Amino acid sequence: MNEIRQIPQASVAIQEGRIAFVGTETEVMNALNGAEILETLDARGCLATPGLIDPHTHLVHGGSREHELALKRAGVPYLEILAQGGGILSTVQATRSASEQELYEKAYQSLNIMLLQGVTTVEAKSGYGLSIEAEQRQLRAAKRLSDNHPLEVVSTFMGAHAVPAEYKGKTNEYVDLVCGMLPQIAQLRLAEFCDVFCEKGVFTVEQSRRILLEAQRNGLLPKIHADEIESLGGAELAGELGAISAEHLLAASDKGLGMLAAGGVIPVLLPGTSFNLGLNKHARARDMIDKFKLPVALATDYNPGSCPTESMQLIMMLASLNLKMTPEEILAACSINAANAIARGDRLGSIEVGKQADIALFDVPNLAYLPYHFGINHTYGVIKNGQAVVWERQLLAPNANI
Ligand SMILES: N=CN[C@@H](CCC(=O)O)C(=O)O
Ligand SMILES: [Zn+2]
Repeated sequence: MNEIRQIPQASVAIQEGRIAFVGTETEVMNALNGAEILETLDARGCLATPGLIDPHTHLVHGGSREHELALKRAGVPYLEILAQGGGILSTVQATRSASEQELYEKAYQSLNIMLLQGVTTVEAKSGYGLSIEAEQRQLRAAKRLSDNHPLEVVSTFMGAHAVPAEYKGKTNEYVDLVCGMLPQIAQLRLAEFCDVFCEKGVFTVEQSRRILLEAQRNGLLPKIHADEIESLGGAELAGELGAISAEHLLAASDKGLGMLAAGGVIPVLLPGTSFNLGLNKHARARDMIDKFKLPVALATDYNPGSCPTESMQLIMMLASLNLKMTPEEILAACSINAANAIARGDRLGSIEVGKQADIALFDVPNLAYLPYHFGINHTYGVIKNGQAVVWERQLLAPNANI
């Protein structure tokens, strides 16, 4: 995770949205060998990194939850607010009563904020509908966002995010319903991944296993919100199933971390969530990297409850502060490892010949400056698929001349 190749005075040649050459300016000019250059972008000495990838968000939802702030700050635990019908369930109400267009427009604004932060690809989970109709509405909105916004949106079905009020006390029946939703979600190609909130008082390991096995049967790759609050065995389940990723993991056991490594599962850490919930506990990133050799990824967990921020740059700072990750590890975690956590590692996540030209430009003197100087946006420009979509810190209209 510390193997970052840095090139001073670098240049990148882009052809039809792909990286054709990368190296020093001289190397790239030599490689071009007099070929015609249609357009030149001067990055003005900025730091160029792969476009950042946010592999865990709850992007599409209705409403917001600032009314719960006082409860949270008074120390009422996250799961207690949920058990009282608030938390996720309050966002379920707001999402169910929003139209697809309203969900789309709200999420579009969030995508703009993410893009201005240097993010070029984002994963988006459903899970605030909790009925076949409302889950599909969220996923359809995500699909339209991916079609219409410069950012690429990758969808995860998370019907098992909470047990809806109408199934209170009947979790197994709700699990049946979620399993029954999967064939249609898969058939309509509304999601590539399936996630479950495996947590005490939400879905047990056994219920999570049932849903994720059914997801695999339908061609969806499993993800798990695992061991966030209690050490329930979510990481072990992720390892057993060979899930693509396991998220949160604050309470994961050594056995669980060993099983993640054995199962090729990517840990997606969400330091913004523990920060915003005011926890003194953090995911054991150092153990994951040093002892278990796990390829850690980082994400915002953007959602209206436990982590209302779209800022990957804040996450970088928190990964340094609370997870004790190095600047190099942080960059790997927000780029190539994040790409692999959403099955995009072959196309995205690094500035390499043949890959899609997704590049973020930061107005900073070096890599360590990114997690160091915090609370401001360092983005100068963003190139998505070979096109400048942010320049001089501004969003550009499609086909803008710069
Ligand atoms: N932990 C469960 N789900 C989200 C929170 C969603 C919410 O509170 O609305 C998370 O990843 O933190
Ligand atoms: Zn989440």
